[in-house]
Amino acid sequence: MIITSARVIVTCPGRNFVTLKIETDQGVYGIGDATLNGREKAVVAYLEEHVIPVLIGRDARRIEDIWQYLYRGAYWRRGPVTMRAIAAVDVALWDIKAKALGCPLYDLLGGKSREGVMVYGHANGTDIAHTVDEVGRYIEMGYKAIRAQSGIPGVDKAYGVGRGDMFYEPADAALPTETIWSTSKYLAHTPKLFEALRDKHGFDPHLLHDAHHRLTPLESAQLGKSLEPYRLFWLEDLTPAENQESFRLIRQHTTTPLAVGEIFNTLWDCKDLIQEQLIDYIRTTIVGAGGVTHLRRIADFAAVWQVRTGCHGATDLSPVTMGAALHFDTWVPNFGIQEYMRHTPETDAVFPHAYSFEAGLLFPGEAPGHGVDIDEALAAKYPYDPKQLPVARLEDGTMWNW
Ligand SMILES: O=C(O)C(=O)C[C@H](O)[C@H](O)CO
Ligand SMILES: [Mg+2]
Repeated sequence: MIITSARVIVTCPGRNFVTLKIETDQGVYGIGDATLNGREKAVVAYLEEHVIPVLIGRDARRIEDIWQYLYRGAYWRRGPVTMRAIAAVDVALWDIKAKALGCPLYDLLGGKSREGVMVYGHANGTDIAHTVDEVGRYIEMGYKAIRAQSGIPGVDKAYGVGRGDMFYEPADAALPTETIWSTSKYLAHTPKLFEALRDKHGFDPHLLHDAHHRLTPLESAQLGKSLEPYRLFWLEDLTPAENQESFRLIRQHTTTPLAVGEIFNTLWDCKDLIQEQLIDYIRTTIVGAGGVTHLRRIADFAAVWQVRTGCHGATDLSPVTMGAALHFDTWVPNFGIQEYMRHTPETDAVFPHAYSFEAGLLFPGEAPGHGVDIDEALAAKYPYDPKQLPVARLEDGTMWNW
């Protein structure tokens, strides 16, 4: 089964998505997501200039060899651009293989380990009372797990609090929006949020929270300790994890479960975090970490250390990533949870998909492959719209982590 063409499709049905479509001489095609929020064109160029030319003429069935060729063969390894390009190829090839065999992707991976995939949604409020109401709304929609983020008094444009009820889109302007951050105000506010949430909604719903890399290790430990009474499902991205060792300090001080990894691209970014059992959930996902082929390696490694998966699933990960992730989640033995930020109806129309939501679970569907397609004619109606992620500064003007 020979690859005869590969094309990059850029579309913006409310937000930008980069999709790779690979076609074969047997008429079977596959698609993969290559979206890198705010840096889309870098991946487009990488695919068009350096990847597609070496794909044409290869046997689409040789997924592993093509993965190794693109990873080792580049000499320049890893990084978000390279690994997204590899992910797009890899997912398209798994899609092709499963379609050619007439089976859903999860069957190819080893079959179902569960019937449905527990997901968490995003409840965001301008203040504590609003966030408590929003969490209630998600409970009513059937969610078993909910991420709660709230505006912070005195902090303009706090992370996670967006416009719109269901669709938080942080990449909001052609040049980065400047936001202001205060760790002391955040640390004073956040325990009050979770106290109010448990008072109102009890301990049944799983609650999650994302600190979005804003804290030092010691501040992270303080937050983790202060939230222990509210028994979070996880506390995410407390501190930048370039230095994996920094999680040792956090771990020594708190039993709040820790999640990290949405910006990681390979096993090497989380090897120490996993094997020292410094985290409980690894957040790497299909598009971020080289596709199904590499994510499977990360998950298998994590299983040895009882670390479970918690795939990133914000809206900048296209329905193609969501579809592939759901097949992966349906199979992976050490599954933890899947993030699910709904896409807009325009996005869902451009990417018809087999997955569906019911009672807090997502189901990948039974269509052959990963079950997600692209309507190219519709996609062409939504041209690329340059948007970048915000940046953050401390109150004195110092650049900080957004
Ligand atoms: O979904 C999350 O946990 C995020 O942190 C979302 C990120 O801010 C988003 O994917 C950035 O593009
Ligand atoms: Mg996050």
